Amino acid sequence: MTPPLALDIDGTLTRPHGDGVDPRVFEVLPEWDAPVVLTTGKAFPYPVSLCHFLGIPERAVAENGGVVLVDDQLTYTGDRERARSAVEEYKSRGGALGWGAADTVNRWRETEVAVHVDGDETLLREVAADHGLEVYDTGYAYHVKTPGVSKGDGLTTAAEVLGLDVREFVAIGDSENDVTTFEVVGTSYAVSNADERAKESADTVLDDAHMDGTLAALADLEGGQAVLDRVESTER
Ligand SMILES: O=C(O)COP(=O)(O)O
Ligand SMILES: [Mg+2]
Repeated sequence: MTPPLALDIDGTLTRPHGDGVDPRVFEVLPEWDAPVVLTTGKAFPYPVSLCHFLGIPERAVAENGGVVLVDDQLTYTGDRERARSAVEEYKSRGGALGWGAADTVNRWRETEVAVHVDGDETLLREVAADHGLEVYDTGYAYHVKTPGVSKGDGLTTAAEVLGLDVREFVAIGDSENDVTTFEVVGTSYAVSNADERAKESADTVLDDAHMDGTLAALADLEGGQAVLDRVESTER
């Protein structure tokens, strides 16, 4: 049986240098013969939009597990107000969010706050700790979030809604926010560009980076090579 997938976005489905989704995502994911859940630190609308434009069911664990949407069932966890007040203090002490006036990174974020990687990490961590919050460093942003909220718990909720055992999932990811996903699934892969925490907790560290690594992992899975062959033959 082709396994269901839990796929991180940034660093895993993207092109190198953080410049957008790899176009092969649009060929392969709509053809996958099992549920695909996007498990991301990005704000809720981003994975929903990606599902929408991929033409696949809207299945997302967003905001590091703060929001889960699967087959029209929506679950929220996390204390957004606490994250907001921590970030207000961070700003009042000279820290910057770093996203510009429109701040599309946080504008629709519902359960946590993200700060640009150029932000003052030391100050942010200090303020977050004072507010009883934790900080994830994904390599793409610092996420100020409620302790205990995790992609792994979010995926467990998603699996329950789908009527699946979370251990049936295969996860692919690249950073510390994927560790909890790797802990709950049956099989996990870190792409070669992954950080040390992700690499340590993955069952397999791939030789290839970004989408090249992800495709290599998919080719390894039952039914995966068949999907990749099918996509390639349609292209010809
Ligand atoms: O939003 C981020 O910082 C990273 O997003 P990701 O979890 O999809 O890699
Ligand atoms: Mg990532």
